[in-house]
Amino acid sequence: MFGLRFSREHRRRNKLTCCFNGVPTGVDFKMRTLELDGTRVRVQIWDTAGQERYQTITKQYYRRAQGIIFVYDITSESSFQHLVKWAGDVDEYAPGKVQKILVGNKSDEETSRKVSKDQGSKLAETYGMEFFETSASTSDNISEAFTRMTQLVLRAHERDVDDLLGSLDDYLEKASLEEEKGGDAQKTCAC
Ligand SMILES: Nc1nc2c(ncn2[C@@H]2O[C@H](COP(=O)(O)OP(=O)(O)OP(=O)(O)O)[C@@H](O)[C@H]2O)c(=O)[nH]1
Repeated sequence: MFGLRFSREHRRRNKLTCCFNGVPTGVDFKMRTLELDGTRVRVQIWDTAGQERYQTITKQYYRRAQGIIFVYDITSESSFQHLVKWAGDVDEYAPGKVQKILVGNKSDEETSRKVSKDQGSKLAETYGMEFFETSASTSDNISEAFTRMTQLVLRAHERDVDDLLGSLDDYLEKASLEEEKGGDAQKTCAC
């Protein structure tokens, strides 16, 4: 589950179309399948609206997120400043295990740039995140950012998967022992 604000193929989307009981939620959903080292990973993406009026709802989504992509617009100083508030909300509401990366979008708009690459990368360092500059318009670095986010989430949850597989092994071993016992009992049965 990732917060995101762009797609590989750039399209203007209206998040007001996402409703719950007829009420706009400010959240857009997408499913994508990625291939990582031969493993197919199905990713559920929640694209949350940036507007203040949706924040009560969008904060609810942080609780269930495994990965969050913080996106600002490199041509907008205010979108960059907004990250501080956003990161604070995520710290408060998202699970401790949540993986985060920072993305400066609109890298194709170099002439209108207001936030330098260095500022982006310093902020990412401060928050302990990896940093990407992308363009939803040209698709530059989009799949790299998503692939990295997915790798980080998988790595963070590797232990859970291993534990789950371990319990499954234990269960199967127990079940086959029970079956063997049952078989032996039948063999020795005098009736
Ligand atoms: N040149 C350029 N324009 C972009 C890019 N990404 C988005 N835009 C434009 O920026 C505007 C805002 O895009 P949205 O996708 O609605 O941005 P958003 O952050 O999801 O907006 P909210 O719904 O308010 O959160 C639109 O006019 C897009 O066409 C990009 O990479 N390059």
